[in-house]
Amino acid sequence: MDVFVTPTPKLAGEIQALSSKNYTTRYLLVAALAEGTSTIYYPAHSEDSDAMRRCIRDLGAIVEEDDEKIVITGFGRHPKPVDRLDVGNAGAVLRFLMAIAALCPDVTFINRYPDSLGKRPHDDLIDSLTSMGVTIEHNDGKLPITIRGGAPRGGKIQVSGNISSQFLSALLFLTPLLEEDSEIEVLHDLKSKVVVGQTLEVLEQAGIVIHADEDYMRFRVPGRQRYEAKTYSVQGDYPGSAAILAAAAVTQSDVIVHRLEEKSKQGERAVVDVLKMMEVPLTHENGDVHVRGNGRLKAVEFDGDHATDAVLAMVAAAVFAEGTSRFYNVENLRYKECDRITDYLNELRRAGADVEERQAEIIVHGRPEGVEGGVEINAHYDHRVIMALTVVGLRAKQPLRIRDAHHVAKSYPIYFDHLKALGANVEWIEG
Ligand SMILES: O=C(O)C1=C[C@@H](OP(=O)(O)O)[C@@H](O)[C@H](O)C1
Ligand SMILES: C=C(OP(=O)(O)O)C(=O)O
Repeated sequence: MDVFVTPTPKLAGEIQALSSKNYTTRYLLVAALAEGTSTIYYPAHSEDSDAMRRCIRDLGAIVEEDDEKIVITGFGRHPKPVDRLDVGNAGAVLRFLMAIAALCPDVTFINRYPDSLGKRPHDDLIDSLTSMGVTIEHNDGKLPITIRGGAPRGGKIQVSGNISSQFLSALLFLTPLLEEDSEIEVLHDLKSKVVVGQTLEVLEQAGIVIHADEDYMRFRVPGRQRYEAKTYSVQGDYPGSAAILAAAAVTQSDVIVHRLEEKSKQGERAVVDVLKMMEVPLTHENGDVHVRGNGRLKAVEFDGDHATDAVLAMVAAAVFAEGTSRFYNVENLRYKECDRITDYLNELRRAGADVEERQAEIIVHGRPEGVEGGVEINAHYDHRVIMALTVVGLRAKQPLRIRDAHHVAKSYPIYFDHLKALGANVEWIEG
């Protein structure tokens, strides 16, 4: 399905932020790793969270749900042996479960998205798990991947943090269950460091003890721990909401997004500060972000690694700012659903934006007068490209047609419903 985005000068109304994808996948996992029955209130419903739900069920968790909660009876440290797992296009789900699959005799992760997740590298996690005594077959570090585990060893473990924090998070979920104590050392730089804070927060809630150095480069993990069955409540999602806030920022707007905790550990909450730096009129109080956009924005410089999943939305806002914006330290955007630097900027240019790429930077020469539009956009299987290009389309001179926009469902299936509720002129059309 494609989406047709017709320029819309005004947005107004209130929406509830959808639930956080990253917390939902983590709570589902720790509930599955516990031996009793856990309850997760307000879980996200998206392709990625569904992928985690499907896989933990395949691995032996009992999953029951109604409109507001999921109740999970876990398998503890004994997942059911399965032959294959289908994680869809979900990177975090794949990486976390590659570690947990080390407790299984023989699991193959299939390759259902050869042009997206199928292109992403997992070598760093493969190396760490191999050093722990796990045998892994893989396609040059990529899917399909077969894990022959059984009894992985703890002890001294090294993992590179250069490409993705998900490799480290994966090891943090696995190592508490091992016989030995572990010491995890992160090699090179640790990208998306803030997301590791979310992993540690959830592990602590699940009763797991981890001793982390302040810079998250070294961890001591006691072995033989048990995940406790608990009740969790999922907070609102900043990465998805970032696109809604960017849409409000580039239009004449009066938009409130509820359920965005000021004290959240999600790095993408920085979108609020970045929009403020861009002089977008907004307030953030009691979990409500209220944007009263006037269409005027100032350029900004920002270290995007603090808010990796909101960078594309911020860049879309910067397309209409006065002056040149720079988003730096964003090289690992190249290893996501698509190359979020080259592929994304190609689509922005096609829409009429003036953008430049460096290996680890996105530079945007703002066009407050608007961009031309009137073209078709390739979604590159990437929900965040779809959301960000929609923001651009709202302020283009001619409509944009976004091909295969249904991939937005990876994280935010109701994105276009939310935009429509705010008055945006967006329509699904057969592709
Ligand atoms: O741990 C997680 O749930 C995630 C970590 C981040 O990835 P990287 O660590 O690869 O940057 C983020 O982009 C992704 O959406 C979710
Ligand atoms: C990169 C993302 O997710 P993942 O790495 O889990 O596929 C994302 O949600 O933007």
